[in-house]
Amino acid sequence: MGHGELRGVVALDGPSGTGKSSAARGLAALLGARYLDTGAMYRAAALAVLRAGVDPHDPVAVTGTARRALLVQSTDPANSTTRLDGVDVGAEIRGPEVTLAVSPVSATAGVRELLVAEQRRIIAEAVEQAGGIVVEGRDIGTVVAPDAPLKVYLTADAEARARRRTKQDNDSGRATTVERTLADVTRRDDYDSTRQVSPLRPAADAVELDTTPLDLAGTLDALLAMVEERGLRHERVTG
Ligand SMILES: Nc1ncnc2c1ncn2[C@@H]1O[C@H](COP(=O)(O)OP(=O)(O)O)[C@@H](O)[C@H]1O
Ligand SMILES: Nc1ccn([C@@H]2O[C@H](COP(=O)(O)OP(=O)(O)O)[C@@H](O)[C@H]2O)c(=O)n1
Repeated sequence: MGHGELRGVVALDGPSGTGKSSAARGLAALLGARYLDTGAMYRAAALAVLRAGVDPHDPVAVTGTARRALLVQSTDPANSTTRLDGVDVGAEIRGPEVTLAVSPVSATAGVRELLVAEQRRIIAEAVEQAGGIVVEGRDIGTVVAPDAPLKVYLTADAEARARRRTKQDNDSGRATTVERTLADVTRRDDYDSTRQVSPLRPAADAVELDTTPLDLAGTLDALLAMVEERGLRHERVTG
């Protein structure tokens, strides 16, 4: 038995390493929906800034660079790609240089204005074409899609998040340690939560889900139950 199809938008927000990307991608695949990784878009903008040799803390130069960059984020959960100026940058945007530059770049109001507009366009197109989309990031429930019928705010202990991210990095050939990752995760949490524009925080009507004791399957089960509860799952029409 399948899980039926998603209708509408599911917003998944939360700090780094809580399982947003894995859970959003998995949920979209199970429900025949599209998937949008907004973090990848901010990372690609940060890569454009680094390539242009611009200071990530210079809002005018950063906004100008983001405006000139050609950013294309795909919404296929089985193959979510990020293209910058026509080239796939999926691996490069996960590297340590981009991870360091992405906080100030994503705190730039001009960049957020640009990317939020593009994210809303992608979401509207996906809903029209596929019926539903799972969108993950930091401000989806609060800013990008405040009308989403289901908003979930994922949390997990910082230690658990650092352990997960370290394993993920090491498995992808980026050698690191839990200590170093914990420092990075904590630094970005602070930066993302205290910035002026769209700080990381749960929407008033978001459901909080602590993934510390869960594995990916457990997180997906909890999310599927919420989708079901809200009546967002529709049987596939066949024939
Ligand atoms: N309960 C869980 N839910 C989702 N992912 C988990 C869970 N436990 C461990 N993971 C793993 O944690 C890692 C980081 O998850 P990711 O989806 O990249 O997080 P985020 O997008 O929030 O930074 C992945 O390798 C994922 O498989
Ligand atoms: N909707 C979003 C998504 C990401 N971001 C920023 O982009 C950075 C990278 O996002 P990400 O989702 O790839 O980060 P991880 O949680 O995967 O490490 C975050 O630390 C935020 O600074 C944001 O500001 N708003």
